[in-house]
Amino acid sequence: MKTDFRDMWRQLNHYQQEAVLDENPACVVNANVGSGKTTVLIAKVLWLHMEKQIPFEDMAVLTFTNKAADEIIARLKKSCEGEIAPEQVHGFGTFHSVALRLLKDRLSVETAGWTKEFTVMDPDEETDLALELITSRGLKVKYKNRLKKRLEQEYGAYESGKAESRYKDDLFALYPLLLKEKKRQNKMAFSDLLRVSTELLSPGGGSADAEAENGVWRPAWVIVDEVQDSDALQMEFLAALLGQTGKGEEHKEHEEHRGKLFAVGDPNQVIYSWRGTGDNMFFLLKHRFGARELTLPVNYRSGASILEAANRFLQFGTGIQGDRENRGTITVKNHYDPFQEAEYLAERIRGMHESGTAYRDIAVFYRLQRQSELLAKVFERHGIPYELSVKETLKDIPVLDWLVKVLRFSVNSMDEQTGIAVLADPLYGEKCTKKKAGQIVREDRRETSELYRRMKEFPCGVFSGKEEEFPSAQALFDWFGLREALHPTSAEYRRDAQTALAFLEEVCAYCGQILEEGPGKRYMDCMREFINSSALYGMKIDAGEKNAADKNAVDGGETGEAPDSVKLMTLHASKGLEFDTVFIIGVNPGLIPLRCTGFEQEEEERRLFFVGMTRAKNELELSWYTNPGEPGVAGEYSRYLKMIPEHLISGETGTGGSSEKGYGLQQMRRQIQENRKKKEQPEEKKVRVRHRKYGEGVLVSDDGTTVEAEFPGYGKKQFLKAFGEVEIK
Ligand SMILES: Nc1ncnc2c1ncn2[C@@H]1O[C@H](COP(=O)(O)OP(=O)(O)OP(=O)(O)O)[C@@H](O)[C@H]1O
Repeated sequence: MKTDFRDMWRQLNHYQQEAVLDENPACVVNANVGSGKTTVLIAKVLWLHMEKQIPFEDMAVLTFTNKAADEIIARLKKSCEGEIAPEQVHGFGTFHSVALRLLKDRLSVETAGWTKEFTVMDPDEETDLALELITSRGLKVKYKNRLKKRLEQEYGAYESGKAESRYKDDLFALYPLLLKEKKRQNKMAFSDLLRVSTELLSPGGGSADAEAENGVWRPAWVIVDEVQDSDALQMEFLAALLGQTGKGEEHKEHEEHRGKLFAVGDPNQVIYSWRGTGDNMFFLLKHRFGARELTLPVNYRSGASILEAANRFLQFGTGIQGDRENRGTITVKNHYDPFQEAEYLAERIRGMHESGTAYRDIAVFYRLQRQSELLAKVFERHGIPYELSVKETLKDIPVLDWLVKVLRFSVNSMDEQTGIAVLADPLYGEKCTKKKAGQIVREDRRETSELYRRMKEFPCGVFSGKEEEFPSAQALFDWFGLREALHPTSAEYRRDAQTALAFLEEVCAYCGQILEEGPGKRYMDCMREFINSSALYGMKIDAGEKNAADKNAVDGGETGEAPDSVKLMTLHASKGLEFDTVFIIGVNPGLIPLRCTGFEQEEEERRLFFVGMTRAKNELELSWYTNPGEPGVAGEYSRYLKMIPEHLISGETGTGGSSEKGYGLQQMRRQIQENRKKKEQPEEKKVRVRHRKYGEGVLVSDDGTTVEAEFPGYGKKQFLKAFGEVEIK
């Protein structure tokens, strides 16, 4: 059943309605956390579409993550009659994905020096290419270990015509060489996607004729989510989409521009400044586009206690107003170490579930991805269904890293750098020296390398006959001679071959879907699209993402709800989400906050904690360890816990049991002392053991025949002593 837009409209408060109805040439909504930014953004798109008859095709809706764009499209599909075809939402996506689509389908990328067949480079690949150029051209560039950052940071100065780089070296000579090389190899780095599309979209960037010829796309509305996270390049892209010329010029001189800008964001949630965002984005945007500023002050998500605590971490604005009657609870807990904490969480979550809370309403946040490993093991052992948000890239799996390069070179044989990397890989394929690989690729020596010939001639020879029918995964596997290339005598062969085949099946399924959605596309275009999008977003690799206990998770099925599992994620990944109950673990100095090198970084850590806290609707539980077991992490509570007024921290959490007490500062101090004592006593007596699979553990008993030991994440295990599986230290 479709959601009636009028119902949605009635639920909006007057601040939200004003934002939806605003038709100024530019408007930025500087909104509080949880005040309905996403709700307003979706209502705005629907209002424009339904009330103002602006087709989706005439809107650019730019988000910070692909997931956010997918969610917006899913919400529109629920609200609109009829199907929404992919071409209709061509302009919906992340800045980079929309730029890529424009370059592929709507802009004459040839005028900038690339062909339509260009591929997207992996972020590290550009640095490797730059390093190769430095060596081959004998350039003197300082701080090569920071080259990636230097290339990003100093580009602005180079482009503005500054004569010398910051360290007075050859960095500025490197930029044009690098650009030339990328054009020669027909590939673009992420930043090129934005830069080149900005250039081609700008009325001043291409000739008026070219613009007319190519029908440059000028959306009637440019709508931006999480605008606080944009950087300078993204701002230029916005200006170009809006048809504004000349950097730094003010809107008044260019009133002829067609597009209107509507952006929502929250400066208190800037958590990516290391990527080039500044917390002054609102001011910059407002000035640049002459934007009207609106606010959304009311938070609808969290209970009053949680908001009052969150207000202590607010850096901009006068405070968050709440709307909920329920105050919510904040609990602070101390655990001896991460293992005990994981055991506690598993039991606690099981208890909550038994009392009627769905697993999907619970989330556990941590500062560093590696903290999830222990949690995952313990949850698995306890049969708690969980979903781990990991941003694994294909690069993390050597055989896929190599195979993607094989495909990348096959769809863009101008990409010498990748061709050489395939042939000179130390694990797979020909394993030639770099020098020999360079000769084969540069001199097109097909007779010397069968793999090179197959990549170069791809896709000719793969098709069984009908051009429109895609080859199977097995046909691709055979065409590239992967049986030999993956080295059947290697210990990893079986696993590698299975992984490669499963990956090729994904490729075939993706290409098949693109063809179905857009008949008329060629096989190579589909494959290139797959390669480019996997470079841009990484690929979701299933292995290890869902646990065996997921069999307990009830699939959302027809309701479209996510499967019923607890979400485990970093604080960064929690942005934009909300849960009934949130656990933030490891609130110890050195983790939350991480060790900071400066004031700005400290401010950002604080904002990150703020983002985490404000995901909770009803219950927020913060915990810290006496014995974190990590170098650089102090066994004491973080100053962030001290910033929360004691009266907001609740006592009994209601689930009973002596360990369920909430903690005021006094109690915390007492608990530290008790935990320290605990640590001092049994630790001295502990006999450490080691097992090949379970790692380090503690001896529980040894009767001469059987050994019992306890391993973090696995619990107690018994072994026959005669087998010598356990090493007693
Ligand atoms: N007018 C309203 N009345 C009642 N609930 C609302 C209203 N507007 C938004 N909400 C609810 O408030 C919660 C937060 O909304 P939303 O996620 O849109 O906020 P946000 O500003 O995007 O959050 P964040 O700052 O975390 O990104 C959601 O559960 C949403 O359904």
